[in-house]
Amino acid sequence: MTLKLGVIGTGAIGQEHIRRCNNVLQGAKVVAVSDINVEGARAALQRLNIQAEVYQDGHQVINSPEVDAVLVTSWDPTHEEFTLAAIAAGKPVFCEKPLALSAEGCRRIVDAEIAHGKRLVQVGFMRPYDAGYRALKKVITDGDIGEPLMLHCAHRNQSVGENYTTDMAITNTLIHELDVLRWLTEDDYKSVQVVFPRTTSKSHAKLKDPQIVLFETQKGIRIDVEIFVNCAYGYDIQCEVVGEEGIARLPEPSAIQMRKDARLGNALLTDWKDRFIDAYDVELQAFINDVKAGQLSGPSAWDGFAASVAADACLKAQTSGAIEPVAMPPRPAFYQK
Ligand SMILES: NC(=O)C1=CN([C@@H]2O[C@H](COP(=O)(O)OP(=O)(O)OC[C@H]3O[C@@H](n4cnc5c(N)ncnc54)[C@H](O)[C@@H]3O)[C@@H](O)[C@H]2O)C=CC1
Ligand SMILES: O=C1[C@@H](O)[C@H](O)[C@@H](O)[C@H](O)[C@H]1O
Repeated sequence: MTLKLGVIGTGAIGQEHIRRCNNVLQGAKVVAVSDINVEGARAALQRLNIQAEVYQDGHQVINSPEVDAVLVTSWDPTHEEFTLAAIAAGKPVFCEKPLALSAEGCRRIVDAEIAHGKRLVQVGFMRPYDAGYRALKKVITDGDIGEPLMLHCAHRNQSVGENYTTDMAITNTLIHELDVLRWLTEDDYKSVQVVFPRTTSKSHAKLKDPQIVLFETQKGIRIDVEIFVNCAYGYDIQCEVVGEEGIARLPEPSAIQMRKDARLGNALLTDWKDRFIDAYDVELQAFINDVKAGQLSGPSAWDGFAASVAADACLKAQTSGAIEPVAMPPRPAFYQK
């Protein structure tokens, strides 16, 4: 049986996910899409050479009898509404990160899913599916470097647009580290502080960039994450784990080593599409397989909530400049691993 998918939002990642679901992955096809820019949606399907119903309203996708499961790839502020609507319709939903813009919004989704009685939500946290992060986690769980003491991370984008604001560095970008570092360390955050170095001249008036976020975890691990979204040189994700007996680093993406014109070097990636292309494939194949098996196993609405609890504390720390506590509620039995 082919799983019939509806996709809400046919922009950059929406088109990537439509392409992979139809042309790369097994067992699913896109039968309906929506976008507030309907003409843009039609043009996107034409470019992808894919036939599907086109709607302006995401709720028409969710409620279409032709749609078995939903992918939410529209802008961040729309995720809560569409995910809640998919739950109300009893349809499995893959919601790109962030699940919602606040912990309160994520909690509404958690409560709705628990009331439904069965997991329906997978959040688009793809880094735990990335081969490099999985290799890094194995080093930690195998005890190869001893207990982790410190993590030094960087989340660097080449550039962002005028609509990208200082708070989005937390809710839209750091949200990946807030999820994957919990998974990597099997720990939760205790407190957070945000400091602002000198702002790059490549930023715009509504964005203080870069930022450095400093965490302490419940086990006492100290984590620093540099968020630099106008780094200019490329798309660069770094994660170094300093243990009691050694250091392990996220591997660099494989690239040809060039010797030319008296220079030696490697090309750097410039886009998330390429850096995590395999992880996106794996996470969405897992979603398709799990929906068909009737049991979701990927990043849950609780994972989305937990990341958002930490994000809320980061937003407070952005304005206070103080060390802010992260009050993580206990995981409900419904979401026990
Ligand atoms: N997991 C990852 O690494 C990535 C996740 N994302 C997430 O995916 C989402 C989309 O990001 P991009 O594709 O980069 O943005 P984009 O701006 O390229 O595309 C978003 C699309 O959503 C549409 N849209 C906005 N409101 C809508 C609504 N109410 N109904 C239907 N469509 C609507 C817009 O018209 C646009 O076509 C964001 O939430 C972002 O956080 C984006 C890039 C990478
Ligand atoms: O999720 C993503 C984008 O939405 C976000 O804007 C980027 O900063 C991240 O690197 C990318 O993975």
